[in-house]
Amino acid sequence: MSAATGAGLFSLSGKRVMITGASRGIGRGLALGLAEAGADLVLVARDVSALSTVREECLALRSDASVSVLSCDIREPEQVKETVKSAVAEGNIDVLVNNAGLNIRTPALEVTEEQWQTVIDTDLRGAFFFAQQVGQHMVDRQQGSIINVSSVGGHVALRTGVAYAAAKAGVIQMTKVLALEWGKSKVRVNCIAPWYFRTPLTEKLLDDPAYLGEIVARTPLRRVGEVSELVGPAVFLASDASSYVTGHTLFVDGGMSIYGF
Ligand SMILES: NC(=O)C1=CN([C@@H]2O[C@H](COP(=O)(O)OP(=O)(O)OC[C@H]3O[C@@H](n4cnc5c(N)ncnc54)[C@H](OP(=O)(O)O)[C@@H]3O)[C@@H](O)[C@H]2O)C=CC1
Ligand SMILES: C[C@H](O)[C@@H]1OC(=O)[C@H](O)[C@@H]1O
Repeated sequence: MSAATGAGLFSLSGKRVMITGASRGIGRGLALGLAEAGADLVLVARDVSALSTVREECLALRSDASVSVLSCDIREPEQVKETVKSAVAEGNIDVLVNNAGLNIRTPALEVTEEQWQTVIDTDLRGAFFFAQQVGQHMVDRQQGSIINVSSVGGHVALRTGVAYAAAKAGVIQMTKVLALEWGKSKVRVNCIAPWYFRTPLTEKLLDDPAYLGEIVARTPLRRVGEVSELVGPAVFLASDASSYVTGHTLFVDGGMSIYGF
């Protein structure tokens, strides 16, 4: 493979990117940013109406983009299979941004079976089976890049839930094992681990001045992230700029995960 050079390294022109959890928040922000970076998109979530709005926003940014939307509950393996099958029927998938997720913030002594199952089924089981279905397509093609979305909560202890922590730690380790198994097929698997970004998932927490103050005090860059600041890391991991990077977890966290004391 001849090495790309300069700006071409980061171009996503000609690449088709599937993004789960694209109906709002980080997934929406990545859809807009990757559209601007030249990618064609397949947007996946349960809320098709919201996905259609994001599709229109992407087309407003780049009128020649190909943007399709697919409804899928990633907790349902059969829906995942059908969704990936539909996407592949329309064209190859070069990149998967495995982003869909949620949190139920409960103290460990109060976590219910249902809460645990919901978080694990979405953030870990759903993420894995989506990666498995797209990974089979990429292994068959002998090319592809998967970007899983974990959290700093998968690496250090946060007060935002043990189920979430377990799931997101699992995503980091899953990233390494998939990278190990699929590397010989030229499929790269990496992970982005964000600290706090203002989205529908976190806005209630971040609207509490005292809580926000605690977050900022634990963050060397002294602020929460803007969703647009996740686009560069995603473009890097999606593009040829990271052609020799796999199994890596990129902390996009304002330095929070290195903050000792
Ligand atoms: N915001 C933050 O500070 C941080 C977020 N993260 C992670 O980033 C990812 C995105 O978070 P964020 O954008 O903030 O969250 P949002 O709640 O804003 O968006 C979550 C997205 O995931 C989708 N989703 C949730 N459950 C399912 C499901 N069962 N099937 C399909 N799609 C689903 C939602 O779509 P729909 O409801 O339409 O299905 C939505 O598009 C998550 O994995 C989260 O853990 C990690 C660290 C920090
Ligand atoms: C940084 C964490 O992942 C953050 O904690 C929460 O409660 C939200 O769910 C975010 O994911």
